[in-house]
Amino acid sequence: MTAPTGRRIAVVLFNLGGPDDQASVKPFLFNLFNDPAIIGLPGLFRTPLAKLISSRREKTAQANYALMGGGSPLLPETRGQAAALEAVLANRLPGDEVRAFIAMRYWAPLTEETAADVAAWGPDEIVLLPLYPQFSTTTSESSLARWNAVYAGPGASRTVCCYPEAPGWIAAQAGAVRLKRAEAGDRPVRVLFSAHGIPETLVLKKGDPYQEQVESTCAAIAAEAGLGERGADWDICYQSRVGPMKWLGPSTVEAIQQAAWDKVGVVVVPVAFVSEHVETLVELDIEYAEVAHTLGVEPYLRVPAVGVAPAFIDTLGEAVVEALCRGGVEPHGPGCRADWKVCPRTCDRRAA
Ligand SMILES: C=CC1=C(C)c2cc3[nH]c(cc4nc(cc5[nH]c(cc1n2)c(C)c5CCC(=O)O)C(CCC(=O)O)=C4C)c(C)c3C=C
Ligand SMILES: [Fe+2]
Ligand SMILES: [Fe+2]
Repeated sequence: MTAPTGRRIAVVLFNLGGPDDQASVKPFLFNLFNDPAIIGLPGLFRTPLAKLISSRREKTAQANYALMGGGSPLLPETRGQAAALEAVLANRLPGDEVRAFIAMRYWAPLTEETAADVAAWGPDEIVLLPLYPQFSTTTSESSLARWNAVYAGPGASRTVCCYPEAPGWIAAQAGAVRLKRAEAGDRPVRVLFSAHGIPETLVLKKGDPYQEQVESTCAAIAAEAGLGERGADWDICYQSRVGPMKWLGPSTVEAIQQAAWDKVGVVVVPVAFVSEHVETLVELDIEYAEVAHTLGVEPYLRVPAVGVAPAFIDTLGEAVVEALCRGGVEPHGPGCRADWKVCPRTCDRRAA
């Protein structure tokens, strides 16, 4: 069957968003903590709590963003990815008009603003594409729920849920890991895959598939980069804990301590982020580098986020094309998780 042409196709890229200056740090934090996917309390309790936490956290967070020039580089990085994806899709879908839009969850351009832009453009088809390789209720689900609540324009919609083991994503990461390990020369190093943490209860009680998908990403990268044994040559850890609840572990700091005991250096790989921002440039490059230095963990090397690595952008392009090829909602195929109604590659998420 020949693919239809002459369509207007909107690809909506979802990410978290980050404050663009010091003044926007507090409202950004408020939006984040007021999301029921982050704090699962009724609005009556959640909203005052979000006000309190964002006020308390403001100064520390501002200091962290000040280290990056005042605001987050996430939006410019995402704009670069959107432009690169448009170029890939112009090649893959000649005859169609493809435009990539950016919808951020907690700061500009906010989802409602982007939804209005997409509606005004009048697409025939829409592909919703979270810039999170692994699906979590706290990220992809929250972004998609917001989109579905606010989008009122035309177009048939398809969703890419996640791509934890997509070939180009794994290839881009594995290539970067190999380069960094080579930088270590003959000094012994352990590769630490560091993912943003989430509270453990989301996995244990709500069945959030994030941890399972992070594990599958890491195993695939380790295999492709030719790493040896988990625990000795590579391991998985979780960063950026917030609040008093128990989060997934071990923490990245604990994994660095373990490396100190084992007398090996580390190569840290941000495995759940596809761009640079406060969690990579400040937390990994400054805070954890200092911890490693204090503990004598040498070398401490960090793999850059994939950004616009051609293999990665190509995989996103492939996911978009694949989503468009699915006419309507297809039955879930092999490897799909019936309980979550998501598959490891691309699929429409439907109510359980
Ligand atoms: C895989 C990606 C992410 C998951 C999962 C996630 C869960 C999650 N995050 C918080 C709280 C904060 N996150 C913050 C920054 C931040 N988080 C992600 C990604 C994920 N979060 C990114 C990309 C960023 C950086 C944004 C930017 O600077 O551009 C922050 C703000 C920074 C800070 O104050 O430390 C908070 C707070 C929770 C509570 C959570 C799951 C429950
Ligand atoms: Fe976060
Ligand atoms: Fe599926």
